Amino acid sequence: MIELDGVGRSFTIRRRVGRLRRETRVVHAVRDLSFRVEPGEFVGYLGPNGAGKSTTIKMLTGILAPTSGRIRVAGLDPSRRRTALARRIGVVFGQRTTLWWDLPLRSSFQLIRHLYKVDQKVFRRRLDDLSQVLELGPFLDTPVRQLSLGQRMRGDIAAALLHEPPVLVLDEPTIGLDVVSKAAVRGFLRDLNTERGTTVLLTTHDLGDIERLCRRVMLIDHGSLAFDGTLEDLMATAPGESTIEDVVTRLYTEGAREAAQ
Ligand SMILES: Nc1ncnc2c1ncn2[C@@H]1O[C@H](COP(=O)(O)OP(=O)(O)OP(=O)(O)O)[C@@H](O)[C@H]1O
Repeated sequence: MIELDGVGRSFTIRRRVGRLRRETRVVHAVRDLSFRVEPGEFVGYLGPNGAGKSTTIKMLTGILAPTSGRIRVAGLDPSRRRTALARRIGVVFGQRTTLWWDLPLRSSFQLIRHLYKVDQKVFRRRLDDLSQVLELGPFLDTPVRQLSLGQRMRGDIAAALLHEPPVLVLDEPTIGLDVVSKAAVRGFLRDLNTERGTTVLLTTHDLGDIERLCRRVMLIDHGSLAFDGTLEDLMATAPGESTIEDVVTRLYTEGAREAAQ
């Protein structure tokens, strides 16, 4: 469902040094990244700040093109077939909304229905289902800017799923949510994966998300894959450490030490 083969992405940064000189620096955000995510998997994508997670997600959704390697998502090359891919993928960015700020949530959904050309009857049925499980009813007619973070996040998740994509990519979907909202979002995502078989790739700094949802964990560090395995395999990388926080802290610290050598 998601395939990356030797993918790299670099950025060239030019800055003025003094009055006459310009300095050019190349940042390798992602290097030689290869992995496959099979249909129906729920995969956590972890990594320290600046590791390359958002860059990967931007490439998977076609926002950025890779500078090397090959990507396929639902059979398509994301950067070349962005419009076709949009019909097969749902994307949620926890730190920003894809909804229309001044419109009621319901109107945002109507606009998305038009964009994805979802039949009116099908749309009504899906919106009813999503409203019920995500409990959107009480604020469907509220402008997005008046929603709380938890309400807005549930709205964003519904918006990403109105066209029933087989793949869902989530970038920090539980950031800033209270324990009750977090539990609601996690429960919804778990059911979506087990009942509908939606393939999910989840980026998060919240290790509770990983523990509760992900059967498989990939860890990226300095742009390269540093670990790929089950949660149990991850815990076994640091015998003696009792919590996932301890294990991940150790992996991040070792990665930083190796990079500095
Ligand atoms: N547009 C850009 N121009 C230059 N450098 C960039 C750009 N986007 C990302 N980078 C650099 O690429 C590296 C990876 O960044 P990225 O945003 O993918 O990390 P991340 O793992 O998502 O981090 P975080 O957890 O902090 O969100 C960083 O060194 C970052 O500064």
